[in-house]
Amino acid sequence: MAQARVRLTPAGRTPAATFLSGSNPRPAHLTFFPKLTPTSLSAAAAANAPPPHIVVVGSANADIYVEVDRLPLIGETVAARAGRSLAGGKGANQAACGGRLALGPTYLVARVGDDANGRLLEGALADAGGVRTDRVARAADAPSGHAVVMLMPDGQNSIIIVGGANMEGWAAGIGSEDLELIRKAGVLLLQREIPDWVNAQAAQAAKSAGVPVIMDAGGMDTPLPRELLSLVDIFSPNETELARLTGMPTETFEQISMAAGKCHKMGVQEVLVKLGSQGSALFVEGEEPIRQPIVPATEVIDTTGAGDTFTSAFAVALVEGKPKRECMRFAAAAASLCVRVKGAIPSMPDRKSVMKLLESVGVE
Ligand SMILES: Nc1ncnc2c1ncn2[C@@H]1O[C@H](COP(=O)(O)OP(=O)(O)OP(=O)(O)O)[C@@H](O)[C@H]1O
Ligand SMILES: [K+]
Repeated sequence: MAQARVRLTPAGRTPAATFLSGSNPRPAHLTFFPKLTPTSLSAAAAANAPPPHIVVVGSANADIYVEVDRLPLIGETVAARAGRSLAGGKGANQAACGGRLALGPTYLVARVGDDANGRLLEGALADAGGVRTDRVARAADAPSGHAVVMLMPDGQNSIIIVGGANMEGWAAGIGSEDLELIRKAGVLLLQREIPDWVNAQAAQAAKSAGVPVIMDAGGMDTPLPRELLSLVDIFSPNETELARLTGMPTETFEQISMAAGKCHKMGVQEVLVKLGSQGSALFVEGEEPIRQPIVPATEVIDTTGAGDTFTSAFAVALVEGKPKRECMRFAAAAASLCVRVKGAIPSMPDRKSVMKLLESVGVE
């Protein structure tokens, strides 16, 4: 599950507790593809074909937010000032974002329970638009993953997580139809809110078919098995996750570079580090790092979901064959729009808004 975390800023330590919890109409000029100079009919047809689909294998979680003045003591009952349930989980978030931004379909392969939270999740994903939810299966014997998030007036939160179907719903693993879907995908997106062995099964299928694998490091903070990491093409932690996984400090850019170098040695060639308001950086083994500053937001309302938006938007651009630098710009613009709106899935932008923002800041 997503973890509350403390993030470093150049100004010093700033606690930043975060929790995670149809079609894309687009004018022709907003497409990513270069103008065609048709050399052959088949080349033109190939270039005009929509990019291949995206597959997200991961979690879907019902996040139950309660606003309380303070936490209850043992044996005590306190009344909440407000409460609501929202769809979340890093898998669902990233699929929702892909659904809004991608030209082709985005599939979510996930497990929910046969319960009210499962129906909440299915409904929210359908409402998000563009996500193929027919691969979200109901687990018979486990509740939907859910979390109780207790929000205090000072902005602090305490969280209790029930892994439920996200952890226990995979029984025999990913089914053969879903594995085939992964093998035919343009990119596979993973996170760490389902068992490592399920992620490994998905990554293995992708690898066997030459499908790039992007893994967001968010979720469980257990050590990442090397066998799994070696199946990943692009590993994407934030600086806190990078520090935890490498056991190295990540307070300065130099330290982050060194820690990314350790990931290279651990078997992953590309490390895409998310640095909050400091932007992001891509470390490709043997190459100069690419740094991407943020696209400044007019007003920062809520950064929840920014990391998922960034990773997913990066994958969307990658599947369209964009160079890495442009993938990072696209991702930064999408994440900039995300931080302007409250919540995770509701804050994820559509393609048109991202392209408009990129145009307005002078980047095609
Ligand atoms: N204040 C901000 N203004 C504009 N863009 C931002 C801001 N904060 C974050 N972003 C963008 O969002 C991206 C991802 O944010 P961040 O590094 O916080 O991810 P994360 O730690 O994985 O997030 P999450 O809180 O979702 O777990 C950044 O690389 C940046 O492009
Ligand atoms: K948000």
